[in-house]
Amino acid sequence: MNKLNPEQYAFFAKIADLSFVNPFSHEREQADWQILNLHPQAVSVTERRKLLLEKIDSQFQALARHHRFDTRQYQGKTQETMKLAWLVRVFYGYQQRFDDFIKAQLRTGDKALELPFALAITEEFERAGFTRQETTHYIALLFQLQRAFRFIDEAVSGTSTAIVELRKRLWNNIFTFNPVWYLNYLCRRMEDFSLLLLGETGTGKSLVAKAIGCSGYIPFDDGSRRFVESFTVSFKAINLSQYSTGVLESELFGHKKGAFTGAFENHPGLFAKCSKHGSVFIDEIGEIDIPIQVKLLNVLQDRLYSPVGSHDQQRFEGRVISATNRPLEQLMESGQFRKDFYYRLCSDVITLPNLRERISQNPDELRELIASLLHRVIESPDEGLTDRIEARIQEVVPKTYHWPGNVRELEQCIRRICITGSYQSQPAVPVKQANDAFFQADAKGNYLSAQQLLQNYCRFLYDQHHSYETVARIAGLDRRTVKKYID
Ligand SMILES: Nc1ncnc2c1ncn2[C@@H]1O[C@H](COP(=O)(O)OP(=O)(O)OP(=O)(O)O)[C@@H](O)[C@H]1O
Repeated sequence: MNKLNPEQYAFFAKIADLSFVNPFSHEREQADWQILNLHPQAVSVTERRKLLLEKIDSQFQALARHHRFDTRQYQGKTQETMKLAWLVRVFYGYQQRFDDFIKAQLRTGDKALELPFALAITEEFERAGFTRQETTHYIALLFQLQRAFRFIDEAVSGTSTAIVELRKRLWNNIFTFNPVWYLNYLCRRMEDFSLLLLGETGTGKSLVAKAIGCSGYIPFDDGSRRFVESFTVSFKAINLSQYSTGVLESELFGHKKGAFTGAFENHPGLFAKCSKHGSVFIDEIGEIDIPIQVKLLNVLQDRLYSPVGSHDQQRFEGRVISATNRPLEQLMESGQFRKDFYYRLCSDVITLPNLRERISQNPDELRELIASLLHRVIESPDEGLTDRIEARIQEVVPKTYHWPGNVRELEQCIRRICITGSYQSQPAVPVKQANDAFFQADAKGNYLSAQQLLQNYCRFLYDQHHSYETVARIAGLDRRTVKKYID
């Protein structure tokens, strides 16, 4: 058996510890700097990773000078440490290739691609004494780590305290606060850990749900050298407010041929389409009626459901992510939302910060968001355009503006400025005053059209009841129409 001298052990223990630290945390940066003995911010993130890999490699090479490095030469705690250190080394060595593979899979879509470096990475683990089983498990884990890193980073940009905290929370939601537990026990059992996303409209809940849903653990099959499914099919989303109650049931649970007039074929619902490695995202969960809440509760509780018109019970083994911009506590108090259902939805609850909070914490956040949103509006905007748009927003939007539509509104604001050069921010009118005036003529004395009146009425009702469903019922309108008027 080989022994490490205390200095060597201390070095490898630090490297092994890197696998425990959240990559979006400040502690992670500090750990890197400490290992590299560098002054903070002396080098870029990419450069830092390159230097780390070089340092780790040189230490492993020093160990292997007399014989090949093999974790089986160590025992007990030292072996555990060396295994984790090797895992970190392989991750850094293959991070770019995993990232390229993610991009290739995104381009290809739903058919799982062959991992082009499967043999090479398998060899890395096997020559270090990992079993076949450990090797496939770690390949799946490394792929998951890189997906989570990329997707969280893309979905949540910004440097305000609230956003930095959010990225850390999302990482912990995927890998838990203790990655060793995750690695050893939980990675294949995350289906019972539901996630509820809260936050005002337009704060990015759907984006975040997708980032989490595409970052689940997907086993690797070494025979075919593929992951058992493409992560692009692991995320299935539904927006509940888009459907009337009858259609919604079918969309969620599916229906049997002949279940109702027009059911010409068996129809697989959302739960049937989602594999055990995937996640179902139920958006606007605060909008659903009690009978559907009860059916969903059964799925979460017993994992069983029946398609409409069928007595067959089917099993759902994926994870449930849900989101709402409505005050669920109020809905529970008023009996519109079941408490037992709520407690099944919220193994973890994450609240997304609103734009006002983000800008007040960090005034540069607005500029960073403009730059990132401009990439969506115009593929490759230059710095100058970002400057001009930012300057125009500062001119036409009051500094203390409340941004009620959050990032979605900012995106529209940017488009509006690109087209018209200006943006009319929404006045923060007290609800009562707005309601009193909802049917009055505008300042120029123009009376409202019937459609404008209806829109104002819907908004008025929504301010009182906070529910599209209730507004639809009171106004005698379809829920989709109501949503169109309010949003
Ligand atoms: N942090 C962000 N960075 C870039 N774009 C964002 C961010 N947050 C939201 N957006 C954009 O704002 C729009 C709304 O986002 P999303 O649908 O995820 O919000 P939401 O919180 O789910 O809203 P709602 O409660 O109304 O459903 C989308 O176009 C999205 O791309």
